[in-house]
Amino acid sequence: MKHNLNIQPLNTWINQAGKQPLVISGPCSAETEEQLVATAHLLAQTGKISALRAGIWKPRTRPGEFEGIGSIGLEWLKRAKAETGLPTAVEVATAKHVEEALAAGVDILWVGARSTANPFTVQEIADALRGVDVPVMVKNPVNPDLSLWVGALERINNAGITKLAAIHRGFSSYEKSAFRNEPMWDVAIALKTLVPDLPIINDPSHITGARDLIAYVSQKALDLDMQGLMIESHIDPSVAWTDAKQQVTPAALSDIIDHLALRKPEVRNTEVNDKLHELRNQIDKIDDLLIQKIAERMQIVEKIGNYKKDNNITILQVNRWDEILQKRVGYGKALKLSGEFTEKLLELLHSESIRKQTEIMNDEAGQAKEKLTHA
Ligand SMILES: C=C(O[C@@H]1C=C(C(=O)O)C=C[C@H]1O)C(=O)O
Repeated sequence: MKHNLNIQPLNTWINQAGKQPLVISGPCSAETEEQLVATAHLLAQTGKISALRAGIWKPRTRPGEFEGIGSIGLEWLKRAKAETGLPTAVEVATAKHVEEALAAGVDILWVGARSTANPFTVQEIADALRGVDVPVMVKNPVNPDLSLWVGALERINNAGITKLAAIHRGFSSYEKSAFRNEPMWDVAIALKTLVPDLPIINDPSHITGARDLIAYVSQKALDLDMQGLMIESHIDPSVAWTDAKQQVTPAALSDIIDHLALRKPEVRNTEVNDKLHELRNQIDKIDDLLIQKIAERMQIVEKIGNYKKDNNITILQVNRWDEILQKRVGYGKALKLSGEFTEKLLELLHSESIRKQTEIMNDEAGQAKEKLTHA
């Protein structure tokens, strides 16, 4: 299913000339004029950066932390831009931020993850953008809700902003993991599937929260055909006022970029394309067989459901289900399938089997309710 947004291609609003891939970089927070301008110069000297980012209004989870230097930072950004020629980007969270940033000549605005999660805030920002021709990037909401992300993009787009991109910065989770914010790549893939023309920029700094993982996540983002990277950098990350662990020096950033492998969605080589085509034909045949076999399995489930109904036997049979899980996961492992994958696949089959049998067991009212909950 496709979703239509009125969007201009990325290269109409950000100059990527000679720079592969597209990278936006700069400090998490503008701290002092010297820190920002010096970082900007070092970034510009790498010749690998398309825009300079800096947070000047910082939404912080807990009170008492540094909440951004505020409007004075806009003056520093102006100077950094005048001296380096780099376009500038800041986060905006209120109509006032939008007005001030535009008045200061900021080139690109972005909406942060906490703001995207709040439609009132997004609408306020969208209303402040009406009649303005400025590029806007929308970070994913903190929770993995694709509709909320698309909704925010729609609100900005409906205000007339066509220079639009999404930023994938990962999602909050209660459980501790190697990442600061779980990438949940599937959500970004779903967005790309839904709105193929929308550029997606990955933010490995906020996903990882740790500079050592930035290269790995950046490579994965590019391999998922994302259009660019937003990576935080600081002239001296060890003394950064915010997010010190995830910032890199401009030199380290340059090194990360140099080691990224650039792959294209398509190549023009006929031999390569023929081989891909042949392999995809094999996959198509196997997928057809899989669907056929799943349908056959479901027909047997139906028979079991009817038999259970006639003999008053419960639908769920924990021991049988457990036996299936153990055996098939083991079998899968022997065939080099990960246990986690086989388990997920079986769970999907089992829950559909339970649903089907519930349909068979229940009266019409029950069936209608089941249908509603699965609609
Ligand atoms: C099909 C049955 O009902 C349920 C579904 C199962 C399945 O789809 O394999 C297994 C056990 C039961 O929880 C059954 O009892 O065999």
